[in-house]
Amino acid sequence: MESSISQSQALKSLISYHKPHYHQIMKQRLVQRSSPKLRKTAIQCIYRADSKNFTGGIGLNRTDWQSSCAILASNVVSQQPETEKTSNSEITAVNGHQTLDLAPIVDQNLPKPLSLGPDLSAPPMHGNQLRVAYQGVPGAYSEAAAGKAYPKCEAIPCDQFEVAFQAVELWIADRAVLPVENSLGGSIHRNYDLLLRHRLHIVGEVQLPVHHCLLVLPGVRKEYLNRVISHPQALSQCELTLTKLGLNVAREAVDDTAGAAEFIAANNLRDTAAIASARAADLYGLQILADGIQDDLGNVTRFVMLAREPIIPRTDRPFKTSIVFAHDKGTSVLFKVLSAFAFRNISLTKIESRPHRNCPIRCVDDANVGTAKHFEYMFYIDFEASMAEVRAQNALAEVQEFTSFLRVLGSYPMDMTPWTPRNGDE
Ligand SMILES: O=C(O)C(=O)C[C@]1(C(=O)O)C=C[C@@H](O)C=C1
Repeated sequence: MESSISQSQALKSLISYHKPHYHQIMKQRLVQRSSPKLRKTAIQCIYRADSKNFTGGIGLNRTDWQSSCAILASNVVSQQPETEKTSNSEITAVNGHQTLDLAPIVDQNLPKPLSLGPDLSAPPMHGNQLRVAYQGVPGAYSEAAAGKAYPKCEAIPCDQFEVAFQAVELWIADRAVLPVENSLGGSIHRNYDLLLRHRLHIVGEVQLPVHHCLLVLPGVRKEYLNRVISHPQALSQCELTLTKLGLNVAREAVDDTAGAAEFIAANNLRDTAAIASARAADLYGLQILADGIQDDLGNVTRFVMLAREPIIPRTDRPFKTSIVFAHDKGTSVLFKVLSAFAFRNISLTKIESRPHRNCPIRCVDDANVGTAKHFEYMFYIDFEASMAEVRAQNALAEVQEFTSFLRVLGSYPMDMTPWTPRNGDE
């Protein structure tokens, strides 16, 4: 890959990008994942950055961060010659992180046997605990979704969805959790685009009941407020209730719900309320001014879990399959695709179209010759069948005939847990 920055600059950028408070683990992973020469640079950078509290030294922006990830990703699986290996003690001595364990680096380079573990997907690569990257800070609903999908996981906060994807691609995390749809707000479109841009596989889904609270600093009353801040989805999920509460004040969108709560606490804002979870209130020392402010009591967000490798589809429990396809000619393709499922009695649970004119996709023909193609729209479909079922395989074979581009995003167990209202929700 062509790039104007070197691998050691890439490391510097990555390390300084991560805030020390939430990203200690990520920094350690970067050290572990890089080659011995780069590792030395990483250690020096972490040491310098930690001691300067990340304010000085290495300037960087998102573009640097993106290129850094790409460069380091290409370095991730490279083999290390025996003679070049750096000892644990050297790292611990310079960096001061006693828990740094380099043993998994060696393991990660070896092929792993396929496994049918409890979640039917590949086991964690960093010891026993699965690391799950999510967008937001602790107390975000995405963190709760990670906990629901993988109860004993270590949830890793990331400040952008893009970072959560890259954390998995760089082997810093084992899974990423991504909200894709809400029962009130509808599809989270940007995340569909991300699924297409990255090469991760959907390995599971969870439906999370979302119970919003209005959070303020202790002692603040409704009359003091002139602003409500939250994630745009959360703001839209509570719009009617806020109006009913007489809060006709400014709404401001921020990156995540818990981040809004943290912002109020950190800046001692007595004129601002956040829409976030009760857990966020606990974590950031805020008071719940109103509880259950979502416009509908059955407010549920659907999250998908992403991994580097797909899982083995099965037929002994209900599975869902997600696909994306496009066609460059003709208008009847959607009708034909839908009929391929209808004829086989396969139910669709989702259909979504996204404009895609400006972004070409590389398609390969039978001879593996690739051409860039522009498609007007990409279509996303979820259907209720496993890729292990013959009817699903036949339906997809037919879809492939009608379309110029088809990708299976994943075939994964459906979340069948019935929704139980919280006390007082009825
Ligand atoms: O901000 C959060 O807490 C999130 O986890 C994100 C998110 C979303 O993107 O929809 C998740 C669930 C809720 O629907 C509101 C916000």
